[in-house]
Amino acid sequence: MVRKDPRDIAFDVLERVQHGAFADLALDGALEKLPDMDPRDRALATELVYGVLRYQGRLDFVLQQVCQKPLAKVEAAILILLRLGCYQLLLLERIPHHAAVFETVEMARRLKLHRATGFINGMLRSVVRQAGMLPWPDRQAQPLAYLECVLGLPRWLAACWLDSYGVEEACALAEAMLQPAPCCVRANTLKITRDDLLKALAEDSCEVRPTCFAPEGVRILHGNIRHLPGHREGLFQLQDEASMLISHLLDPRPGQRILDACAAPGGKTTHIAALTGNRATIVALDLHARRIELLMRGARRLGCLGIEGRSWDLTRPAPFLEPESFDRVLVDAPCSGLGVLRRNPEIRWRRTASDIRELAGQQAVILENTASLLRPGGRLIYSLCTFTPEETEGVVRTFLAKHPDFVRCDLRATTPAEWHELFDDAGSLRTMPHRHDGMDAFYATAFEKRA
Ligand SMILES: C[S@@+](CC[C@H](N)C(=O)[O-])C[C@H]1O[C@@H](n2cnc3c(N)ncnc32)[C@H](O)[C@@H]1O
Repeated sequence: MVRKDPRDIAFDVLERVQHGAFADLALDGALEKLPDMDPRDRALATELVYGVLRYQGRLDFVLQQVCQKPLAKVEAAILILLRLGCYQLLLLERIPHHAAVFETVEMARRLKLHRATGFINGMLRSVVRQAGMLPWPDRQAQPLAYLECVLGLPRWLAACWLDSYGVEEACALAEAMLQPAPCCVRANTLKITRDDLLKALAEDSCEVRPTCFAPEGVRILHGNIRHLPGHREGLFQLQDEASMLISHLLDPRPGQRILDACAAPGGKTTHIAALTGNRATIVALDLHARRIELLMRGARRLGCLGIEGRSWDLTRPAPFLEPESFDRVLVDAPCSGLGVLRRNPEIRWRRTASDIRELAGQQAVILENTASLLRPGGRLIYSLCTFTPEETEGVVRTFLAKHPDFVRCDLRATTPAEWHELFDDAGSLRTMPHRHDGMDAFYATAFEKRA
């Protein structure tokens, strides 16, 4: 078998990401084709892809210091090679500098970029020489430049975070977003208790612990996530702890009729089914028919019953659903995804300020089209894996201004006291990775329709 160099895999994936692919899907696709690959090579390819995308802002700052021309003028493939080399030099202690430079130049040869080998060699050697004397911006005096060049945020996002949180909090959040996300699973209580799942995983030599807030959550501290025992049998669902909290906030009860408006791939739909002991009727809608298929497959694996999946674009009203016929509505809306930057690091280079305004408009329409489906006295949860003011409070304000028939509820009134640190002054959930045991940054607020 020919050994595929992990750096080549990382290069291919990063090139695909540059053309619009999602990093996680592109990497999974590339690694799936190489089932016999050494786990250490697999880990290096993964680290290089995620590392380069997370630290791109810092790497480009360093490369610009040693480049005679603007980086924007460097050919795209060569810039990817430089970022890969620079990442190994600055952030991977286990790779000797000479090996990082040599391997990057060899890769350029394999890619038939012979004309660029001298340039790449010279640039990377300059990085090694100048690494200790680079003009890093000062955190207090130049916080915007610090967030951009050290913590790797695009400038517009750095400015938004500074504005919302101030220097210390913005830097803590940006630092947290540079770390790998923790791996969590939700015990499927239709089939197993959390304690028994913890035992089963520990017996399979995984290092695990219960999550701090979600009662069904298990944090995998060490173990082969791809081959956890019990997946096929539906004993658990891969899901971040913050996402697990949302279905609890909905407070679903057996016998209720529940709408999950933006449901795929179904982490929360299947959780709602489990929380009601499979005794609720759940209508799961999503724009994409293929994602609904994925949801229904997951529901079968987990043994969830009572779920009716259907594809529908909720920027239009859903005429097949009777008005005021649901006891609970969950709107887990499509959003900018800035709360899951650790899992999808390319998002920070894709999103723009105008996307945020556009998404907020779409969220307001989806909320509008689902609100009429809630019965008087029922509860609606609006949740997002982001925290921009436009998509959170902005959408909520617009909605309440149009709907005197709805009131916002303080979620602290219906949740355990140990969770209260997760809520803001309005009683909305706001989890943050640097504050709340590494959870993804989620937002959720609750409305009740007046009886
Ligand atoms: C944040 S994800 C939902 C995650 C899901 N609730 C879960 O826990 O697994 C948002 C979903 O909204 C769907 N979506 C996007 N635009 C939509 C629209 N106009 N109508 C309905 N669903 C939409 C996307 O396909 C995506 O699956």
